Amino acid sequence: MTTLFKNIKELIQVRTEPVAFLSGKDMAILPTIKNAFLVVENGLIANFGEMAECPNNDFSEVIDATGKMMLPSWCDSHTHIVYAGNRESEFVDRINGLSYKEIANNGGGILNSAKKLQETSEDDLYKQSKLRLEEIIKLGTGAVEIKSGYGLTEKAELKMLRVIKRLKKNYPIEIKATFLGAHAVPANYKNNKADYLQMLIDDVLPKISEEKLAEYIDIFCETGYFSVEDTELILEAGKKHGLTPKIHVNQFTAIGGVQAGIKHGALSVDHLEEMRDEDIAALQNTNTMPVALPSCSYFLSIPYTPARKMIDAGLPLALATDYNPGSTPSGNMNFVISTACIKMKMTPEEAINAATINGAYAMGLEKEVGTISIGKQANLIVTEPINSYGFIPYSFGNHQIDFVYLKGKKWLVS
Ligand SMILES: N=CN[C@@H](CCC(=O)O)C(=O)O
Ligand SMILES: [Zn+2]
Repeated sequence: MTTLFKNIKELIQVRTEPVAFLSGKDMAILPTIKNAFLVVENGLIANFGEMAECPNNDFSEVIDATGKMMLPSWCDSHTHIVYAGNRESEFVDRINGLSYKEIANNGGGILNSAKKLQETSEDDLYKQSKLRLEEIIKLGTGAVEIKSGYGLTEKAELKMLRVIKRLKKNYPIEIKATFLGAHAVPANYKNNKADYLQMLIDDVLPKISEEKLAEYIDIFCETGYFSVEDTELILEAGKKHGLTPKIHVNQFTAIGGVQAGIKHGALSVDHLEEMRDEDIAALQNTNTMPVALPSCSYFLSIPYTPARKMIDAGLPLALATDYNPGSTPSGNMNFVISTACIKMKMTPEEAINAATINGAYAMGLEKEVGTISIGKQANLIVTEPINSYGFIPYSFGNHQIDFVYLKGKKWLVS
């Protein structure tokens, strides 16, 4: 099966040399080809270039993209889309003056979602979660990381991870799974956090590794949740089972979690709304990707990750949604890049690099997706007719996607 896309107004994020991720000033460079063609063969990108060089083969399918732009699908490296029910009532509580922390301290927040999930069957959880997966595919996401962390018991954490495994099997989108058992301390371990962590290490981790249910290990390193010491313990234990660290850190307070993540070889450190100079310095010249989640800042009215300061200090940055029922009930990467430009002063080039190749790196998929390069998966966005790629973040909240392709196949938008 070969598909030719011809007359593409602009083909965005074309890379002929392999790139793992982009940092600092390089983030401002977004290579494109105007009036381009692209060939897809058996689900992979096989060729691309200027229309003047367009091959004349017998293609199984020819798509005329006149007026439209094409780019690699968004790479969303941080989500919690496997969850049960919603938390609209907490949203109203916050409008009426309660803070996110006050709600959590009153038994709401993550514990509220955990209660709902524990009471939901695996089949029902799958049905609810697949709708969110289909929703983000329509919004242009072609690779996604999904976390557990709303189970908080052995049974419910494994249930979440098995649902992720089922989604992986049934959908053409790339999915990576993360074990986030240390998301909050469940009520029955309220005064016994150490025992809860030990239960995760002794009982849950071996089963995850046996059933190959996750690639990454995560923890919410935050005042009132898990300490730097807890973080080190969990990351070490995860590593023993072959899981790579990716952590929630510096969301409300900076307590040294960034440094702990780097020390344990974290692939990414995520949230980073509160960044001290020493946290930025610690990330320089490491292989750890900082990940910003602007929709979370928007929804909770908390500070935005200081992207300008970080990129100007030479750091890379990835953008992700954090789609979850509490702090970010939205999986729209288009809104994420708009918000990164509008609120974090990232340029469209920086935001698109952060949402494609840097996001791919943050989930270990930089060789498979994230750029228009020969041999990579043909996970593609075809835009509506637009004037420039800057229109995507500019036109915030509007839908600029005509079609998406996953592994070279058009995703039918129902
Ligand atoms: N901060 C920790 N975890 C999630 C939100 C959890 C929730 O409120 O349900 C996040 O990444 O924002
Ligand atoms: Zn999160």
